[in-house]
Amino acid sequence: MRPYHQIPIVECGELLVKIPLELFAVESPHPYQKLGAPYGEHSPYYLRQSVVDHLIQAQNYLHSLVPNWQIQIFDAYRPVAVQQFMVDYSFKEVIQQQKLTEADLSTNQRQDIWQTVYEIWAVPSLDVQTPPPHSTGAAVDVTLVNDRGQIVNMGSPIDELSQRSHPDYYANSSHPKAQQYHTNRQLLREVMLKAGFQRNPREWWHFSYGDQMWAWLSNQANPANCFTARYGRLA
Ligand SMILES: C[C@@H](N)C(=O)N[C@H](C)C(=O)O
Ligand SMILES: [Zn+2]
Repeated sequence: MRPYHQIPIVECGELLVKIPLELFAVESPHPYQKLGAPYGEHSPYYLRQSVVDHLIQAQNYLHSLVPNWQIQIFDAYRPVAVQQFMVDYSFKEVIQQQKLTEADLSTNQRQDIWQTVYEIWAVPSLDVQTPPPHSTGAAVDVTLVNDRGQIVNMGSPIDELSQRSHPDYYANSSHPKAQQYHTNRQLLREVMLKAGFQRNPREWWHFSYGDQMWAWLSNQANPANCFTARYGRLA
């Protein structure tokens, strides 16, 4: 359980709709589809209607600050089966990186690896009260592309299992490159928050609108708020 799981979900029933990809830059091929993630009849390029509207607002705001830059979509809707596939995939990746063998892992080693995985991945819960954020169609993983069509350097790749994923990792560095990474992350945050999203405190790329994490972060930011989540699990 994460603290945001205490937020009640009052499902509003809004449709999951296709993201107008022609308006955005898009990571291609899709990072999880290329690994063989089981999307079935679903597509990662869907979000709830209002979430798409707010993403377009974020991109319009970006254009007003830096003309011809674009929001790049890395991932959006993620069925729970895909969430399960990706946490299992990440678990195996950590084992490989540490040159371990799964069959030889002690209970403690196993626990430590799962803890590392769940630092950035949500549990693939099927409980309707604790849905993984992306399974609600309200969460999106994004970065920026500049006016030369280059992906903006945020100082670490999306989905890296390390401290560098923390949004403020570079905040206090005096190194010019690190300061630039922080400025880039702040620009992404600024346009997304201006459009009503909240950012995951553990990941510079993960934003949501209307899910439990969004409501919890909104309430934390202003104790006068008492938001509930509008979006629950879809599949
Ligand atoms: C790991 C990253 N792609 C992500 O989406 N993390 C959040 C917390 C999630 O799994 O919902
Ligand atoms: Zn995410």
